[in-house]
Amino acid sequence: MSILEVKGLGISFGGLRAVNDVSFAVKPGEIVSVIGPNGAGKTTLFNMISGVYMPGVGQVFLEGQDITARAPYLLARQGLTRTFQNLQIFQEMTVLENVIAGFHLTERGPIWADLLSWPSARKRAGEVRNGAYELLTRVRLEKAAEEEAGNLSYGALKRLEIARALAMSPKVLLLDEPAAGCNAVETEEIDALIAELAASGIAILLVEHDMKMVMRISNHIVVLDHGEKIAEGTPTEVSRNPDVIAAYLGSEEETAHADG
Ligand SMILES: Nc1ncnc2c1ncn2[C@@H]1O[C@H](COP(=O)(O)OP(=O)(O)OP(=O)(O)O)[C@@H](O)[C@H]1O
Repeated sequence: MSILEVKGLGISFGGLRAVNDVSFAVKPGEIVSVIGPNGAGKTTLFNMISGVYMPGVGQVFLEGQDITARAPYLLARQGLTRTFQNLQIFQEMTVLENVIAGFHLTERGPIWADLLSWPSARKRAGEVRNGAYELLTRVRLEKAAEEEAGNLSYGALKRLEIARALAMSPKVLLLDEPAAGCNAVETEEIDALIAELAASGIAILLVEHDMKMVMRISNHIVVLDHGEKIAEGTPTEVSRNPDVIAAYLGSEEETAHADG
């Protein structure tokens, strides 16, 4: 049974159809990647699923419930969380405080309870702190808990971003280029982390340019080109698909023409 279902999603900007009639599904514990040449519509698709853009047509279902165009904070409460290509870390806060901030994004308690330092609010603050430590252990950053986030290496920052998303207890996690800018060792650490998250039952939807990583960790791949889904299947099926090969070769030619 799928946890996330995307049905016939599409959007246009002016006259340009950035995404057209894209459908696919993700099951709990599955890693599904969206790939395609530059400008294929991957980020736009992510933005529609995560409530950043309102789709022109189509629907998104989470556990069978229509969540199309719902605000990102509401989606987070329902179990769909995303990370962004550009890091959303507070550089001057500690690593631990960054994760604590992630917990507060879904908090519903009255703010005056915190301000008055009620025993219930103090108890909750302790629980949040412990939960944040647990998540830092999960992404192997517990030793850096009290460091300023700005001092972390790029790969560690990417893992911190994932820990922050985990604070919202997602059932579906959308990762936008989690390995962008990382070296080979950092990419492998992120690989391993994503695999662990999926093994714990979280459904992972990934946009990533690092093809080796995508081929290594994906159960299923959706290929976009010029806004259309041109193929989907296992890494082996997709890498042998003539339409996919042609799309990537075509995009290299387009780049070559544009360059020279
Ligand atoms: N807000 C916007 N306004 C107008 N056009 C947009 C907007 N966002 C994206 N586009 C256009 O929609 C198309 C798809 O862009 P998108 O960024 O989704 O592609 P992508 O596959 O994520 O590309 P990349 O791999 O380069 O990140 C492109 O032609 C892009 O110029």
